[in-house]
Amino acid sequence: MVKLPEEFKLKMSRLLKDEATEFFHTYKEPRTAGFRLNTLKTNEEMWKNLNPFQTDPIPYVTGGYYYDYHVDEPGKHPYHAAGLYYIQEPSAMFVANLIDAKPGEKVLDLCAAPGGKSTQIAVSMKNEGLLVSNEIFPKRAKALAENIERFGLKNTIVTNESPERLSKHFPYYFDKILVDAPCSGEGMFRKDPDATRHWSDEHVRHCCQLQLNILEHAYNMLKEDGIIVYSTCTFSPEENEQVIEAFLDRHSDMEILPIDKSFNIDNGRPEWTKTKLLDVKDTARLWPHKLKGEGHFAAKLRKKGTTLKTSVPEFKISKKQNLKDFLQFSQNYFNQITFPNLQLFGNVLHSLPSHCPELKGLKVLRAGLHLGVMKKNRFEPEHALALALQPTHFKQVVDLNSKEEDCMRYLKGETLKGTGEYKGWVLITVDGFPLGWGKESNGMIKNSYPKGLRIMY
Ligand SMILES: C[S@@+](CC[C@H](N)C(=O)[O-])C[C@H]1O[C@@H](n2cnc3c(N)ncnc32)[C@H](O)[C@@H]1O
Repeated sequence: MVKLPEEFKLKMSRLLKDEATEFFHTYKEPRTAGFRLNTLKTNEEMWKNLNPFQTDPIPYVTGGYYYDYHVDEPGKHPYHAAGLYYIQEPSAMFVANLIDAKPGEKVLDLCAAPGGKSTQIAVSMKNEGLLVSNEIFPKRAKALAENIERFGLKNTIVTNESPERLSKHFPYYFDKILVDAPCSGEGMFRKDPDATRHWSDEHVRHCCQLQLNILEHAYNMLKEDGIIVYSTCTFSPEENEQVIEAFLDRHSDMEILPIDKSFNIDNGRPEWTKTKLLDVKDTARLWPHKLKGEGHFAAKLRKKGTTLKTSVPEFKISKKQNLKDFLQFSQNYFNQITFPNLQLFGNVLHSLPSHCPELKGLKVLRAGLHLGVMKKNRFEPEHALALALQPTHFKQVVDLNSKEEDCMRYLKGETLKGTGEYKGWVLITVDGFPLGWGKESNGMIKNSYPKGLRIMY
């Protein structure tokens, strides 16, 4: 059982009163684990036939499944490498749906790494419109970019910026913003017992200052009628109801929108605010003793009105670009697929999202889809392109069976036996889902699976 900090126990007992026993009992039980399907690549019907794991549906998330981490390791299955699902704490899956992102909208995920909620948002946008997925720490931003790539996303720009710098670039720009804020992580104690060592009352106080500051920058990037969803994976009222209370106090043009609460999802607690603010009952609390999940807080806010309009210009695609080698590659290998808004950054070719904003001055890790690199007299496809394709889009496809050894050999970076029919680039798929690239010559397929992703065991 997790050893909880004494001060935390006292505080939660005081807050939860009669409910406290049930709440503390959850720490004697194993944590919950889940994954969420990538419906850009598969769907629940198809998954019924594919599912190699023992799972139960998560009632409050369409396409979400509980799995038993004592029995299965979905993170090591080839379907994970093919981007068929994202492993995510179940109650965290509730939040991104509140954004209700639609194709064509401009959405910002301000604290996005490692990408659980960004991948969920982009899927609900059906890869159309613009998602800016931002992370302040470079290493975490890199992991975020890898997950975005694995999911086959085309409409997502990954940036590595502070909220402050981002807000200077994007005034009044976004329709919807998710602030999944850094927090004291009280809902992570079962998953990561080490987190209990970093917990203190002082840390909670520090977090709420940080959260308000981040929300302030989010406010500056939100346009009229825009929506902010604020969430944490912690229980402390200071970081949840009280942050919302302080934020509304600063911004009379913001209002709380009600969140639908089925499946034992609770109201926020007005009695835990400083002014007993009744409206916070419309925020949501997911408690580990009331549903199967580690716990979350979420609030949905709307900007009632502002006359201020954005001044962010659209990106201007260069007219003079030498794309000859890419066009030759397309002709040789693609079946009926074209990519819009082609733009070279250095020698890397991107397909930018539609209505892409000007990006000058921002640290950008990915701008839409990385198609590949222009080498001397040839085009070399990027891993990201393979994951964004469907097998029918490519002329030379080698399908591996997830249950056979060749599949693991490919993921380990080994050379495979060739088909004898193909020459040059082949799209390697697992049970029909793209995994990466290979290159066939002389009866062998040279492995182009990225070195950093290869399986080591
Ligand atoms: C709760 S996590 C985000 C999880 C992510 N939304 C997901 O679903 O995978 C909070 C993120 O905020 C980032 N962060 C930490 N300090 C920050 C700051 N001062 N401003 C913005 N983001 C910060 C952390 O690095 C972390 O990636």
